[in-house]
Parts: sequence; C-alpha cells; structure tokens
Amino acid sequence: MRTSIATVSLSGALTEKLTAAARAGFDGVEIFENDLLASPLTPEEVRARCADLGLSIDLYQPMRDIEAVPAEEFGRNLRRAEHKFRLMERLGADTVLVCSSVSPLAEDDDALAAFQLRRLAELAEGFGIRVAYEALAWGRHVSTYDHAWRIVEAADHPALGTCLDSFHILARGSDPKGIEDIPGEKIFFLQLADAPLMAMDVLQWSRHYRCFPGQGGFDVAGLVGHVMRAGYEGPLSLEVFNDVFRQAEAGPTAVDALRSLLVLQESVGLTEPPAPVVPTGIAFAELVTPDVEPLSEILEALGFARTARHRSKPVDLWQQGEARLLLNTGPAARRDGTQLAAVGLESPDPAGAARRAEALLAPVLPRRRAPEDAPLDAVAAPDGTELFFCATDRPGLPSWTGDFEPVAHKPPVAGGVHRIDHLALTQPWHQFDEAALFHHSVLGLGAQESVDVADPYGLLRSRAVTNADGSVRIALGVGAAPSADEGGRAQHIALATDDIVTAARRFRDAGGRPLPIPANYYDDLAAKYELADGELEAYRELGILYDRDADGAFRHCYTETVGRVFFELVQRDAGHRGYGAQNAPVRLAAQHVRRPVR
Ligand SMILES: O=C(O)c1ccc(O)c(O)c1
Ligand SMILES: [Mg+2]
Repeated sequence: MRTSIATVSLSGALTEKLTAAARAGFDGVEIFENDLLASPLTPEEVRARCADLGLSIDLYQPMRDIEAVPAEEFGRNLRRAEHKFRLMERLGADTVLVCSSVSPLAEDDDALAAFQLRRLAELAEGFGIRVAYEALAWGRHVSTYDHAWRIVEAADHPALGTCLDSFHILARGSDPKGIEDIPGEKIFFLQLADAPLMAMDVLQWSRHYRCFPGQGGFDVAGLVGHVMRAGYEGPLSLEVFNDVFRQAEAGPTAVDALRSLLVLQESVGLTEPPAPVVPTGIAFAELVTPDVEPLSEILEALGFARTARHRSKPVDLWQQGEARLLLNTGPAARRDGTQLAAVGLESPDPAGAARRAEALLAPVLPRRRAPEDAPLDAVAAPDGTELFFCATDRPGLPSWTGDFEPVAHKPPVAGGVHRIDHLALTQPWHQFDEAALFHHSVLGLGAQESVDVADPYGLLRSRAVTNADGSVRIALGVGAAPSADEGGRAQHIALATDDIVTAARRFRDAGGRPLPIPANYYDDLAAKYELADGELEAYRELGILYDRDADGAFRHCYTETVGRVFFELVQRDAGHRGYGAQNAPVRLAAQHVRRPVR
C-alpha cells in the first residue's frame, strides 16, 4: 500500500521534513497547517517541491471546530473553509481533515453536525476536495470513531467521509471490529500511531507520547486488519506527535517511521519481506581501543587468553570458553576511543539475515576485508553498532575465525567465564524506541518490558531484547537527557560464569579492580534475604550484587570502566530472565564515584 507521514511527525522546517520523508522512501505526506504557515515557501512552491521529491500531498490538516455550532458561527466557519480550499487548490491537495469540535459553542446535536458537514462537503466538492471527518478522543460531543461515522452516514454526501486514527480509537478503548461495518470507500483516510500504555489525560497522551506502530502497547496491526477488511484503499499514514521525535534529526526518524510501516504491512499479510533469521548466539563482541593495555589487563585478570590475531588487521581474538572478544586497534579507535563497535551474531543463515535487514532499511555495511577473508554480512544498528551475521566453526559455512591465525598463549582459565551472558548497549537519547523496534523486527528478537532505573544524576531506561533460549540477550539502555558524559554512554559486556565467587576472587587476586560496592548495600541484602553461611561475607568482600525472583537468583559484579566500556561477571540461575535492575542504582552510583580509567 502507499505510505505517507504527517509533517508533524518530523523535526525541522517544512522543506527538511519533506526531504527526510522522500529520502526514507515515503510515497506521500500529510501537510500539517502550522508547518505551512511557518514556511517561507508559497503553496505553489511547496507543491513543486513535493513533486520534485516524488511525494504526493495526501492530506491537508486540520480544520477545527467546524460543526454543530450556531448558524452565524457556521457562516464564519464556511468562509474560513473556503479560504483553506483555495489554498489547497494551490497546494494540489484534495483531502482535508476535519477534527471533531472541541469548541464550547458546539451543541450535542448529531443532526445539526450532519447538516453542517454536508454543507461543508457541498462547498468542498466545488473545489474537487474531499472532507475526512475524524473523532478526536477528547472531542466535545463526538469522541469515538463509530459516532463520527454515524454523522458522516447521516450527512450522506459523496465528498464527505471519515478519517480513522488508531490513536483516538485505541486510546479510548473502542472496539475496532466495528470498523468493518463502514464501507471502505467512505474511509477517506487512515492515520496510524501507537503509544505506550499509560494512565493519563488522553489529550496530553496524544500530543506528547505517540510513537510509531510497534513501538508502543496498542494493537495497531489488529486495527489495520479491520480497516483492510472494510475495503480501505488509501494510504497508510503515520501521524505521530512525540516530544522526542520533535527534537531528533528528521532523516533517521523518517527511516525509523517507514520501517514501522514495513513491519506493520508484513504483520497484516500485505507484504512478505524476507523472513527474520533469529540469531542463535553471540559469536563475538568487538571492542575498538587506541591502547590495548588497560583492556588486556582486565581480560587477563578475568581469565581470558589472547588466542589469535587477524591475518591482515590490527585485531586480536581473546577467548575463554565460548566467550570471544575482539580487540581492534585500527583507525576507528583513535577517533572514537574505547568502545564496543561491533557484535557478531551467530546466524543459521547469515545471507538471509542480511537480506531481511536490508529489506527493513538497515544500512548494509561495505565489506572491508581482504580477498581471502570469510565473507561477512554486516548492517548498522540505529546506534551505529555494526552487526555481523556470521558462523563460528560450523560445517558448510565459512567461519570468521578462519581469518585469524593462532598465537602462542597460556591456556585460558578453565571453569571461569564460559560465554557472553548479555551485551548492554546505551542508545542515543532519541533512539530508544527505534532501537527496540529495530532489534525486534530486523533480528527477530523478543522485546521484554522496559524498566526505569534511578541514577544519581538522572533516570535510566532499559529494555532487553532476547532470543527464545536466552543465548542472545541485548539490554538496550538510555539516559534521560543527552549526555556528553562517558557514564551516560557506557556499554558493557556481561560474561557468564557458573561460580561467581571463584571467578570474582580470581579476578581480584590476579590484580583486577572490582567496582567497590558500599557496605550499606550488604546491610540491606542481609535484611532482605537469608543467604547461606559465608555467602554475604563473600559478596561483601568481592563487590558481588544479588537479586532474586520466583525464577531464581542473579549474582553479578563489575570491573572498572575503560573509555565507554566495562565488564560484568554474571551467575544466572537457569530460569532467571532479569539483569539485576534492582541493583542498578547502586552500581550506577558506584560508577559515578569511580571515573573511567582512560
Ligand atoms: O491533537 C490534535 O489537535 C490533533 C490534530 C489532528 C489530528 O489528526 C489528530 O489526531 C490530533
Ligand atoms: Mg489524527
């Protein structure tokens, strides 16, 4: 189906919004009146710009407080409408949105509303314009889609139809099934938005918290299914009022927006992009660093050994059990400092995974490799992390490990770390919802609930995405405000162990510096849990944190931070799905005390 986006959903001047929408690949736009009023371009110039960009103007909006008013007031409204119809002629827009009235002058009189909307439609018809009447969830007398439709039906004019907006319908808890009773050709327009489920005033909710379909808690796809079954043939158009998107760069937001519509169309069976290929493990995590010393000291103390070196690049492979870390001292490191730059995802079908990612607008990365290297398909996640779809020593598939030559090394410590438990990637502040949708739709990972964690200097939100057996876990996090501070951009690699006390003690005895945890924390732990003899003392001695729920216990401790990166040791009971969120405020406070090493 055709895709469209309301200019209100994107930041910037009208021309920037239009460019972003076109570049992302939208077919059309809804022009929001305020964007036009604030633009130095004439309507004719806007029309030409849209034509140049290959965008249709699918809707002009909104007209407000038109219907069910005293005759004199309605006369003034018609005069106002005529002005706007002339403007729309210049713009080349043929559908106008009329929101249900919020005016105190409006009467609770459906017959009057129908009569006046019919008059409006007669006027519009003369200009070749169609009027789409939409129930605002906070409309004075008309606030549900079925009520708006009854009025449109009663008005009975070919130039009058209804506009459905998923936010208004789902925020009010209306049953969208009734949409199927509206003739498809009378649904003039469909606006789509999701929103997080919140208990708040519906107007505030709508104007500040809407998000793209799949990013919130509404069943937008279910609603679209009803609209399709009604026979709707117009565009799928995003209308998202959101405080974050208003500030974020329009280009990436538009791509994010279109991705949400691609996924939505797939989920209602309108399109069939390449199926998701769910990763089956984390093959490696790649750190770039200008100076390997501080990282290699930590890795050695954790029991890792440098086992191999890349044949043609300054990249070392450090390994312990199935945990593989790459330390890259190439040019990117000198530019960006120490950070987690890439993740290798073990994929049953690397090429298929890349095709899915590309179909969902993930930037495909050029293969920077020597001719003899294993072919590696890679895409960029919204935060810039490179995701490699790869195979590790699996029959029939080229293994990325073949690009490395073994180097002499001491055997890695046995029984220490056995694999990567999870990766925690801090997202740019404006890309949190986008990141969750990306990992869910592109990689086929399931998104867990988002949790808020208190930081001494703000609030951190975190949401994990995982595969079914937990062999891939990525915790996406974001600070409350833009932060230049390294702490606000921290990333970490959590390493799984079966015996955290032994692993943490070995780390400390080998010269590792565990993140110190305040004594108050352990007093509280003693109050909360009856731990086995000696357990609390060992935790206190080694800075180990403890969390428990019905599914078992989670024990964890941290290293110091290098650049943006630190490590965590994790001992997770088999059924436990958490990440120690309860302990995160203590960890964050401790990290603020201890600034990064370099
Ligand atoms: O918040 C509003 O006023 C508003 C305006 C136009 C719409 O289509 C809408 O859904 C809400
Ligand atoms: Mg709307």
